[in-house]
Amino acid sequence: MDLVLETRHINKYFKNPVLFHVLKDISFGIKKGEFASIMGKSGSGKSTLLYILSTMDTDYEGKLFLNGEMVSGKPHSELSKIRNKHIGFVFQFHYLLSEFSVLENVMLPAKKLGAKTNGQIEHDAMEKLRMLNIPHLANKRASRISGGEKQRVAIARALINDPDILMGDEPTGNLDSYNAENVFNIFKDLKETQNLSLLVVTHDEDFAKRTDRIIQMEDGKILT
Ligand SMILES: Nc1ncnc2c1ncn2[C@@H]1O[C@H](COP(=O)(O)OP(=O)(O)OP(=O)(O)O)[C@@H](O)[C@H]1O
Repeated sequence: MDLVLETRHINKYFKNPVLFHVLKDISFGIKKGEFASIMGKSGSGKSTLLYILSTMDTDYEGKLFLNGEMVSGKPHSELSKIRNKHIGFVFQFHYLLSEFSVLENVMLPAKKLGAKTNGQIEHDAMEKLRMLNIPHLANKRASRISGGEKQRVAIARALINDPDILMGDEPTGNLDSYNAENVFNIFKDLKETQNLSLLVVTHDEDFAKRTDRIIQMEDGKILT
């Protein structure tokens, strides 16, 4: 089976103020081209899990694999490169640099990766903006566009290094229903046309029901 992401027996504890077992023996995999959602009540551990899966949190027990390669235990400097190249991340808040143009925002992760010339990066960034139907925003300041447009720019930025998996922490949480539907359709399109894997934490049942699989979390455990 072609797993883009896999966890084996992940356990996590918070030690403040008392020992708290927040993630309990989490084992699952995400296949290439799979669009999965994570649902669960507030406090069930969704964000904590996503932080580990995206390699931002390394303080846990168990193993994490990306494209079959074990990434748990690697040093932070290496993880930062792996993350930038293989994982795209979209948050509830867009985190765009407001004084920069839309194009500059999308180009940033590729500049950080340093694998291409500026000209190539600009070309790729324009391609992502076209894919998301917003090429006309390229030279606008990020502070001067609407909330729905900002989220589409954030998705373009998450895709600039052609990641293997796109993760989202409530990426439609701040959007009205029209823009939330837009983002869902973009994700579905990425799965269908690019065979991209997607893993999205959401509170929106309507959104989750239309993904390939719902990973239900309760009290730090996976139910399904
Ligand atoms: N740094 C921390 N120290 C101690 N406990 C924490 C810490 N961060 C989170 N927690 C606790 O861990 C549990 C899981 O939190 P988490 O944010 O992962 O939940 P969630 O399912 O994402 O919730 P929500 O849907 O509200 O975002 C909660 O009980 C939370 O209070």
